[in-house]
Amino acid sequence: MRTDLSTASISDALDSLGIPGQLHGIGALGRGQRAVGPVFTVTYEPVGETGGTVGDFLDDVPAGMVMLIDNAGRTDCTVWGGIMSETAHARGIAGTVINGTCRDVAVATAVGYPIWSASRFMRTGKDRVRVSAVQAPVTIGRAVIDPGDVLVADDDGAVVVPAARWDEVVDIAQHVDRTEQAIVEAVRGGATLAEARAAHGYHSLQSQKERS
Ligand SMILES: O=C([O-])CC(=O)C(=O)O
Ligand SMILES: [Mg+2]
Repeated sequence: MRTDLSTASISDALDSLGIPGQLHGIGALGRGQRAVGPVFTVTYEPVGETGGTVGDFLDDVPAGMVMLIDNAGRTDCTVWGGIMSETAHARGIAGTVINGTCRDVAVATAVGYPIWSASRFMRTGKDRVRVSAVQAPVTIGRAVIDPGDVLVADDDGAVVVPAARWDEVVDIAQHVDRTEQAIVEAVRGGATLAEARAAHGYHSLQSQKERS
């Protein structure tokens, strides 16, 4: 499951296959972060007057998985904080991707726990949200994510690859990588950008293709 492929190359591979796996609006907390692994999904919903909390599921998440938390893009209260970052880091969880908000950023930074989120804000989700589903499918934008799909996240954001398409996507993403490297080398060797791109088919790398 490990890969050094960038989210950019994987995104181009997904585009070429017509799979919408890019998680728009979710950005990296810090520079140089990276996470790869099968997703463990958690969905939140608003609560009324009382009740609700965040994070009680964390003891059940296996090491090596990436948390994918959907709070419907809500930015006025958290679904993740520093105690959770400390705990997830100690448990060997690979990272957390949040369609929503986190707090205690300094703690995540100090322990080196990677987080991607829609925003940062200090108001807690305790008494404001509750978990409505664990390990159920999640929809973020056009991406439909099943538990166990593969999430890759880096400086450019997060993409999810359907588990059954992983090998195919990796093959194409590696081709994208090799092609882009060849273009860079051609330019370093004196070619114009237009020449290098034309020679290596740059403009259609991400285009949907007929495949047999
Ligand atoms: O209320 C929250 O967002 C949770 C929190 O601060 C923590 O885990 O430290
Ligand atoms: Mg806290």
